Amino acid sequence: MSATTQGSDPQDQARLYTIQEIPNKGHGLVASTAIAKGTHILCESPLFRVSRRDNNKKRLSDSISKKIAALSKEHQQAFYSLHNSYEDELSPELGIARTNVLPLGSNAAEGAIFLDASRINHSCNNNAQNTWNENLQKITIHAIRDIAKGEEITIIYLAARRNRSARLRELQTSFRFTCSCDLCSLPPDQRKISDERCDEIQRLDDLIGCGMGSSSSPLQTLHHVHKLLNLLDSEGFADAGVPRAYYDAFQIAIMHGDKARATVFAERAASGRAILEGKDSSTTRKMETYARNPTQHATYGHSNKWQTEQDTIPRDLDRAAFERWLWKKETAAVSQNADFRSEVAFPSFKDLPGENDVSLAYYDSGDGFTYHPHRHWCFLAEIVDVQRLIRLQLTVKDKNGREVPIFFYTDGRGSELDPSRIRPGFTVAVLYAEQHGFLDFSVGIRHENPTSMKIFPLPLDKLLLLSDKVQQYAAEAEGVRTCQGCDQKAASLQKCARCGLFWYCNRDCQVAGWNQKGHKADCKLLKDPDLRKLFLMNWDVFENHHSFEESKN
Ligand SMILES: C[S@@+](CC[C@H](N)C(=O)[O-])C[C@H]1O[C@@H](n2cnc3c(N)ncnc32)[C@H](O)[C@@H]1O
Repeated sequence: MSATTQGSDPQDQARLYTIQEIPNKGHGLVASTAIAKGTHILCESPLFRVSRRDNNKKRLSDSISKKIAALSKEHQQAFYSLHNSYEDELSPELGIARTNVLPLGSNAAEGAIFLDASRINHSCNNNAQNTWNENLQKITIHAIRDIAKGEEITIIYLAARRNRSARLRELQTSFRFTCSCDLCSLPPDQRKISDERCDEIQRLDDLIGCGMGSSSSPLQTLHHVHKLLNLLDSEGFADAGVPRAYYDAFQIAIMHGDKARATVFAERAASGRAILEGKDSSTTRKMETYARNPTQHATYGHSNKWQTEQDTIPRDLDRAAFERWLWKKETAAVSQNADFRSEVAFPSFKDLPGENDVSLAYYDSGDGFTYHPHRHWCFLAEIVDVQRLIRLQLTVKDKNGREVPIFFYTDGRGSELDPSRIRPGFTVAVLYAEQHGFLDFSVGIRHENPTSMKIFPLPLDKLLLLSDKVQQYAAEAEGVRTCQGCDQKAASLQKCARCGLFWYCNRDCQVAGWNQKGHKADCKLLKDPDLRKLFLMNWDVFENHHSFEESKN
């Protein structure tokens, strides 16, 4: 089929796409020229509207037939030439309508049939966005990323991001096709990662939905929004989920009186909407209004606990520091390094989650059935006894002085560890450790994943003292650090070139730190990337499980 603009506005549209046959998909829209992100591809009036709520087939079919009868002959013909995925099940009118209806807004009671827009096929990683523009009473299609000449233009038919099998199921049930888009065709290892991200996106979406209604943990909900945006970015999803997330962040901020952050979030929501829907969409305009004056939002004044003024938006921060301010993660910037004495990130044995129960201190759930970690944790304990029977068994003493066994159920049964490190007086670190009840009624740790364990060659109390020093000398607050040699605070210190964590005024201070204040030994330990990781990683935000890099300790 050649290019057509039938049913759409007499614009330059024929230059942007043609309608043509696409292998295994019937017809579809293909870019006839390179289309830049944000380009308005199509703007079209409905042929007629259809109820999305009426489940009575007879009534719906009658109402559609009446609307078809009211069309011109040319439009009637065009309607009957549209694709019908329900030929075997429904009357032609109802089948074509159901195949081609596009929603007039999310959750709208009505949809409509379009002669061009209804030809757009689905992709789970779509490059275009369909929007019902209330002001124009037309559907608009915008490029949400750059589209190459000859590339198919796609939208997403699904309301929510789901994993591959859930998507395939829904597309088959509701639209009668098996999706083979880029995302659904990933090789198994990449698909697994993508599925995990999609599940996490869905879970966070649900959590944010619940969190928006309650004012109990706005910071956590804000951090969920931040994480959601990072995941959307990692998956390359640039659709309405992005401005929607910024609008969620806006609502959290303004609900608590934070006009500065609310302004930035509304600005980002507005520019995201402008790309997806155009400057003339009512949603874009609403976001722009909030960006100018966030107090116009109905929830403003609910609480003053984050009170700021619009003119306090920091303008002189670099990008990373600005993002930390925006998402209220500045505390991490002040004390950048983990404190091993923290019972939250480094719990004693009694506070570890049990294998068979769900501890909400570590896990949360969007649906009440499946649980995912919402933070990282690591068990630290000193080896007090080593036994090598069928498998390695360590007795370790935690920060509270409690002794517990660790049994090695790894494939190597403990042989994967460097034997020179398995000795009393050294400290074991076990990421995501859980309490396990053994058959002999003892309670300890059943260690299965070799990359979740590391042994550091120093006693636990020495490791905690090293953590204290890192807290004091590696932290930065508003550009100011403390010299490890002379304890003076300054903004212009020089970093230890070996470990990169400790700072000094000059060479004399560095020599004093090295020889008199123990940095010689500490620096050697801190060169271990796994130890550095424990200090530097963000324990409060879970994206994926961490592991120790060095398989041999
Ligand atoms: C709104 S129509 C899209 C235009 C249609 N391809 C045509 O020929 O007019 C929806 C139907 O197109 C087909 N379709 C859409 N996206 C597809 C895809 N990614 N793979 C295979 N078929 C698809 C399915 O039959 C679906 O029910």
